[in-house]
Amino acid sequence: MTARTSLDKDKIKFLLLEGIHPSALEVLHGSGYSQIETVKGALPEEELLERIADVHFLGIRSRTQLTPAVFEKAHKLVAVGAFCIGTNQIDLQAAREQGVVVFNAPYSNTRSVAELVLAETILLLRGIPAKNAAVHRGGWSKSAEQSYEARGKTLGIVGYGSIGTQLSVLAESLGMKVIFHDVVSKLPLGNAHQVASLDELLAQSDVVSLHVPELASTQWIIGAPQLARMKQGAILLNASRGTVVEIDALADALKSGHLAGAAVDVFPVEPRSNADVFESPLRGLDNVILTPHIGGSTMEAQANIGLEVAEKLVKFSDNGTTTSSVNFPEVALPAHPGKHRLLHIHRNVPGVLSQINQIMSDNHINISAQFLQTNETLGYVVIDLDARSSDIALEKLAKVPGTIRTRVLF
Ligand SMILES: NC(=O)c1ccc[n+]([C@@H]2O[C@H](COP(=O)([O-])OP(=O)(O)OC[C@H]3O[C@@H](n4cnc5c(N)ncnc54)[C@H](O)[C@@H]3O)[C@@H](O)[C@H]2O)c1
Ligand SMILES: O=C(O)[C@H](O)COP(=O)(O)O
Repeated sequence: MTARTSLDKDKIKFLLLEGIHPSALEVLHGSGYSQIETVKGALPEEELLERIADVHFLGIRSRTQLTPAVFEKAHKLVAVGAFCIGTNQIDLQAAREQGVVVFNAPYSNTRSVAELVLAETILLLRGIPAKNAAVHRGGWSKSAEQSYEARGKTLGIVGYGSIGTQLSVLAESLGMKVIFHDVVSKLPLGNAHQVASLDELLAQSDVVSLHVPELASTQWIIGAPQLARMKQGAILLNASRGTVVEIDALADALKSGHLAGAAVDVFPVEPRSNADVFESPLRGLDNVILTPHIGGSTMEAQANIGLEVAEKLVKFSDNGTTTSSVNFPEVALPAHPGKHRLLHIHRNVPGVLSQINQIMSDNHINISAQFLQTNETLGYVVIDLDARSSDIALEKLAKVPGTIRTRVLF
């Protein structure tokens, strides 16, 4: 039997954009939700602004930009599922201010990215992209010139997180030496070792692979000066975010022959849909592998992401659990059979909990369970109580200064 919610499940509206895997639909249908609209691509902002107004749950991937303007129109929105790793496309602050919980899938596509990057490393070290292009044009230059094994080469990984560490292990199994740079001290896996600076990594590596998130501090960290520090004939791979590498500087380093090759999966500007034209100064360079942001796009990864994020949305909708949310205090909640559950989201200012409890006491409301978790800016209180008291409690709690949003589940 699926859990009940105060709003009938067939009135709770899901909008899933960007071709989210059908595994998500299976989870939602299996949990009793039937109002689910799916869209293959991302929506233009004007259309999103129009359609968001009556949506309770929104599913997106990396293309949909959720700006403050979108959240302003999203009066009914309670949660966003990012069916991917990155959440840089979402204004998390605006989401918090509206009391909208954001979930993602932090691990489901890491293996897919690591495998792609490793495959590209082997192809680029052998000069295969250029050879392939030449043979397609009728050329035939059989030669070992500029072709190398991966074994014994140094791979420099920038960002030693989930993807960077997977890549590290796979590359060592090929016999590569691995060094990495991270802003945090990390336990090295295998024989990898952390170097003190990005410059040191760039100077020592035959292959450099970038695996940092999109942040103000990672913007354009690879520009002309950093490319110049790389070894003559080195290779650069970027499957992280398009704002990490200055693309014109990379094109120059490739055209001058300073770099032997590159593989790029993410770009400063990416087409909105598969029907749009891709423009880049890297187009037409035979020693560059260009892929359309498909690092995490394998059947396995997408099916797992669909399950993982849909399950998080269902748990939040059914019982208020926020475990592994990227912008909310995390609360793992038990079932609440026979009770009503009040969710109270508020700004994290002193005195809110005491005011809530005063209201309960003044109105003789018996609390059967209470949970509180806060982060820097938000407080999340969950109260289980008798059905007969929930209307009055909801009404009073909504008036507590600092309240952002209240909901009842039963
Ligand atoms: N191409 C794709 O399809 C695809 C798929 C998945 C993820 N991604 C991108 O890859 C990124 C990394 O994914 P992850 O799961 O490994 O993330 P992660 O959060 O596990 O790891 C990121 C690492 O980067 C480090 N870091 C942050 N700033 C840094 C800096 N300035 N210099 C060096 N290190 C820094 C962090 O400390 C962390 O260890 C994601 O944020 C996403 O943008 C792309
Ligand atoms: O952040 C991610 O997981 C990747 O960039 C993949 O994004 P996508 O789901 O849009 O392919």
